[in-house]
Amino acid sequence: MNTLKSELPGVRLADTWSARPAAQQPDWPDPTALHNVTEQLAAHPPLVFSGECDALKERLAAVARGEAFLLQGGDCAETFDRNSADTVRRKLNTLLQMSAVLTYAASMPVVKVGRLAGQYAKPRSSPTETLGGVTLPTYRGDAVNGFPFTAEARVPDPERLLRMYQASSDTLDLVRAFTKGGHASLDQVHEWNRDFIAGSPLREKYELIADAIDRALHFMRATGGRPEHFDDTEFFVSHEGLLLDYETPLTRRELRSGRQYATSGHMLWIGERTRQLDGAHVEYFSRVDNPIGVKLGPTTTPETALRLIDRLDPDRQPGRLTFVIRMGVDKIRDLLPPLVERVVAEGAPVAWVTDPMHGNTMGAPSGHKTRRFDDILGEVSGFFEVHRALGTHPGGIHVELTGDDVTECVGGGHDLDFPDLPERYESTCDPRLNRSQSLDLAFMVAEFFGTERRAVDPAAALGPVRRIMAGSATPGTAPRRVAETSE
Ligand SMILES: O=C[C@H](O)[C@H](O)COP(=O)(O)O
Ligand SMILES: C=C(OP(=O)(O)O)C(=O)O
Ligand SMILES: [Mn+2]
Repeated sequence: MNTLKSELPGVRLADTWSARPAAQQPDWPDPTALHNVTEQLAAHPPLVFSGECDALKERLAAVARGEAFLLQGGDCAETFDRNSADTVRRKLNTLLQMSAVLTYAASMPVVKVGRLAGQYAKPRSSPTETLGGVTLPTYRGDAVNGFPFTAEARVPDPERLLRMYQASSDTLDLVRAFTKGGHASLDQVHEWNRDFIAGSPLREKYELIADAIDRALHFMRATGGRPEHFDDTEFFVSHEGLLLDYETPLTRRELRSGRQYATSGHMLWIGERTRQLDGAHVEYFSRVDNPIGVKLGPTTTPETALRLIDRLDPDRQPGRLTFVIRMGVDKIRDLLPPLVERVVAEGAPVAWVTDPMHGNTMGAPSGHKTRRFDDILGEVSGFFEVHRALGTHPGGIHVELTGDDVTECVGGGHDLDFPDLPERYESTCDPRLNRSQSLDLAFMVAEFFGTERRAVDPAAALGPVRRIMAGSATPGTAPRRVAETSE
């Protein structure tokens, strides 16, 4: 058993996870270089604080109780050279805009959590990648190796963990400044949404919601409310807790309570490829007090879900555990109900969230990884439908998005098509919704609310976009879905 640095002098923390098998870890070539880096990380200040993590846990407890909705989003993979102030601001603005629409539609608080300030490591389907007859290790995120397809770039370099810390710290500073520093009032955010609507082919449909929000803002002001409330909005950060060589030295004991926290982000989640019950990740997550998520893909059985709950939330603490469901549009309606039924029968207070991205990845004819907007919306629709039918709470959405006008997913109000993908494909891993597709999603998901406790009619929900996008990617020419395999 290794020991960890503690903020309490003389107190050594038990590392019970390093001895267990850890999937998807880099093959660092030089153990001494790695050791030097982890020692430095252990001496760095925490990026987030226990009180903030506890506050998020309380907000997520409200999600689990059906009293709040989670909006979690950001890049699949942040990169060191694309975390400029402008990029981060646009991402935040997009999330704030989505949140304004969803808050109105859900009539409940929206808990805002970025996939940012730490989303630098990627699990991969295959350890190698072959291009033009050359086989190299896969890119595993800027925290591990370089994206360029050269042997040199693909060598894992532990110094990158220090850059990840610095980049996360910089992003977090920006996030704190933007969300606490009078960056945007609710009126302002609503104005941005008005601008988006004005340029959208779906403007007539969206104006109904925007007009209703106008009236709500007037009512709010008339009754003494403060739409400038967004000046000081709560915003949290999250990432996949994949690299244990990064997370372990940033795990600290809270002085007052003696509780242990991952201090690299407010919320961390375990990915679909690293949720082995006996593995190092589940063990690590069981030892920190942060609110945590677990991705659940189509192979998840109800028994596995229950065993994960026993390992990760033995005290059945509301807000502690969020299940992020990523089944795929064709499977969600069949696979989610037995999971929800068993977990509810067990009395476990998990929050249920949909990730409609990772079960819907496919290859475009150009070779780009992409996702259809309709599939993404269709999976969210299925998620709502299942929860409405069971009387449980569809607690939120977890999406890969950016505030930039990239061309990575097809469909949406502007009807991007396969030939558009090369124009501005910037993701180093999975395809993200661009700004307007993200807002399309928010306005369309808004329609799923107000159908309290009855099944959503997915055909009706998809109808408008299907009609407007008629002529886009026809089923007969659908490219194959990228097979998901585990290492
Ligand atoms: O973001 C999730 C995974 O890291 C990603 O989907 C894996 O992609 P791959 O199948 O190309 O390895
Ligand atoms: C790796 C990811 O997803 P999953 O673990 O669900 O495949 C991700 O969220 O980028
Ligand atoms: Mn991804």
